Amino acid sequence: MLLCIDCGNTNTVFSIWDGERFLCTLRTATEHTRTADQYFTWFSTLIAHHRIEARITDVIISSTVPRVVFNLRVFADRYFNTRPLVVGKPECLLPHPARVDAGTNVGPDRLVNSAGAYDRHGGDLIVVDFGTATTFDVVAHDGAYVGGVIAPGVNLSLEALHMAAAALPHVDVTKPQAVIGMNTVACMQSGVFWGYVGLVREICARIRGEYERPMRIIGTGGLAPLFAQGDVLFDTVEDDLTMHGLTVIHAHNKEQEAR
Ligand SMILES: Nc1ncnc2c1ncn2[C@@H]1O[C@H](COP(=O)(O)OP(=O)(O)OP(=O)(O)O)[C@@H](O)[C@H]1O
Ligand SMILES: CC(C)(CO)[C@@H](O)C(=O)NCCC(=O)O
Ligand SMILES: [K+]
Repeated sequence: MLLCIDCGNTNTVFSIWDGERFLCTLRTATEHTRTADQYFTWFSTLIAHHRIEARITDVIISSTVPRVVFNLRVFADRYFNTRPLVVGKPECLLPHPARVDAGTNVGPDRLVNSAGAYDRHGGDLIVVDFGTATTFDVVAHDGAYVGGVIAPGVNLSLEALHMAAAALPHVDVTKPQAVIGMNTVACMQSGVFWGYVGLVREICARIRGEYERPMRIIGTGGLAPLFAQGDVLFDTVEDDLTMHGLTVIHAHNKEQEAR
């Protein structure tokens, strides 16, 4: 079984792939001080709670936070006796290498999303991921990541308003009843919700304007279903795109190894 680890700037997600389906998905806050032993305590407790018989033979990691990779490597080695594949490292092959400016370190989550989306939908895609940042990944006709857009994340924008303005409270993003808010919270929610609907629509329209072929738009990340309620922004919403991409990259590396 393959343990897929997607480590974002806010959350780290573990998911076990048995070759056909994901047996479970576990989420914890990303903290670079967490040790291999702490990961295992947390992981084994939840696996036991869900009564999952996990026989992990392989581990693949995508991490947007370089500092956490060391302890995750130790975790894989110590508890599963395996050397993990780490997306973005030279020894981890991508099915379709990125075409970007020389020296650019594309976020591994964006490479993984691109691989997952291409596997499911073929090329000519825009993948919109609502994580810590809101990212747009352009996947070319042949499956390569060829660039994109990075905008501030939705929760980050709300948090920035709260931090910078003394009278603005902490609020959660939601779809407001009306655009004209009649209290502070409703005003903030409207600004962020409709602001991001507009941001996504405008950026996708401009990407389509610069790109020479018709494109489909895939939404992913925790807030994609919420924003899909605001307008017709996406052709598809997929909550497991990053995890799926990790299984695709792992399978590709196994195939290459076997050659
Ligand atoms: N209505 C909502 N308001 C606030 N957060 C929400 C809402 N719905 C889902 N979420 C949050 O979305 C998050 C899942 O998002 P996702 O895993 O895509 O990115 P992230 O963990 O925020 O960022 P990163 O992957 O960069 O660490 C969860 O933390 C979940 O609590
Ligand atoms: C943009 C984020 C933070 C989104 O998780 C991540 O993909 C990242 O750190 N990227 C590095 C820069 C780049 O992707 O070009
Ligand atoms: K993510």
